[in-house]
Amino acid sequence: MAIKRRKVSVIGGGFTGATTALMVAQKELADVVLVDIPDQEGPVQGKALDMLEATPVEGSDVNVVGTADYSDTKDSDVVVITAGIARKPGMSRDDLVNTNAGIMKSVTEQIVKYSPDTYIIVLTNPADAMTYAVYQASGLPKNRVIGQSGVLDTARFRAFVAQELQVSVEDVQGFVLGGHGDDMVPLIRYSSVGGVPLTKLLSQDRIDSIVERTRKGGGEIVSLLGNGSAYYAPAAALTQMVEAIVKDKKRILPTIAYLEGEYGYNDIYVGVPTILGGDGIEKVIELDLTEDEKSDLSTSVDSVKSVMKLLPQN
Ligand SMILES: NC(=O)C1=CN([C@@H]2O[C@H](COP(=O)(O)OP(=O)(O)OC[C@H]3O[C@@H](n4cnc5c(N)ncnc54)[C@H](O)[C@@H]3O)[C@@H](O)[C@H]2O)C=CC1
Ligand SMILES: O=C([O-])CC(=O)C(=O)O
Repeated sequence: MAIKRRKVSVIGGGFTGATTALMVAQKELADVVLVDIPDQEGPVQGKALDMLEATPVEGSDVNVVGTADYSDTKDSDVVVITAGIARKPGMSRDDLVNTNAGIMKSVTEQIVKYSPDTYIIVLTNPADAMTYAVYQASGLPKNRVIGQSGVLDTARFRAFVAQELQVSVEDVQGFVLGGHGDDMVPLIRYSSVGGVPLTKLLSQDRIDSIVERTRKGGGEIVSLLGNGSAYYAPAAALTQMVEAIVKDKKRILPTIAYLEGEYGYNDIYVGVPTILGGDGIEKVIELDLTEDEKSDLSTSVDSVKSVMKLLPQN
């Protein structure tokens, strides 16, 4: 049988979805199907055609289509969910839970109808609870349903540290644990620059201020944009996760993973370090935490649990 190109579907053709589709196509990772509601079929077809017309310039041999018909997503290797509403200034991510939980259920049913063995990456906020909702609605095993928060949160942290130290972003490593909210837990003990512990390079005051800016990083962009939330960095994060799966890279990345006893938690999706490869979340990595770190993680998990209580079936 001839070898076929990979297929990635992106549900939601708004800011994050369209940007992700473009990045996946530009990196020649897969053919891309961009899906939106029937009301948005024209615009999403237009965006996809525009991206397709960029492929000769990029030298990228992939197809890009826009559609409102889920049968076009048939046999997707990976599906990225960005469908739903985004917050506006003055709102928290958790304010989106009711509307977006309904959207997760309906889009997930359509996704698994046409791609019963796919890997799903969830971006829609509140991301931890929405990943749980997709897991429940999909019936897929836990390794095939993955949420995005940590790659973005860590990228913000790395960008701020690199700017502060005037060094390459590539050399800054970090880890963010916990829910995708203002009480996320950047792990300073596991953060380093070119192998040198961060605490040797920056004062506690500067580290504290970078941690605070990282925690509120989503809100900083929401205030500046005025009518929506971040999309370039979120799309870059999603694209890195798609790449880890379709190329079986076995990257160690923080993702929103289903926990069954790891870190002392059960039946919850929350951000932890994982190995992400050709079989989705292949392993949750358990780090040793200090009492303070455990307590910060517990606060963050409590926030996720309080949002999960608002999901229709809980
Ligand atoms: N987890 C994370 O790190 C991040 C999460 N987000 C979240 O991602 C979501 C999307 O954000 P944006 O793309 O900026 O919003 P957007 O408003 O630009 O796009 C959302 C798109 O979803 C579509 N949509 C709505 N219901 C749908 C359905 N049933 N089926 C298919 N498409 C549907 C809309 O028509 C719209 O085109 C928001 O919930 C936002 O909070 C955004 C950035 C980072
Ligand atoms: O802040 C938001 O609403 C969007 C998001 O999750 C982020 O940019 O981290």
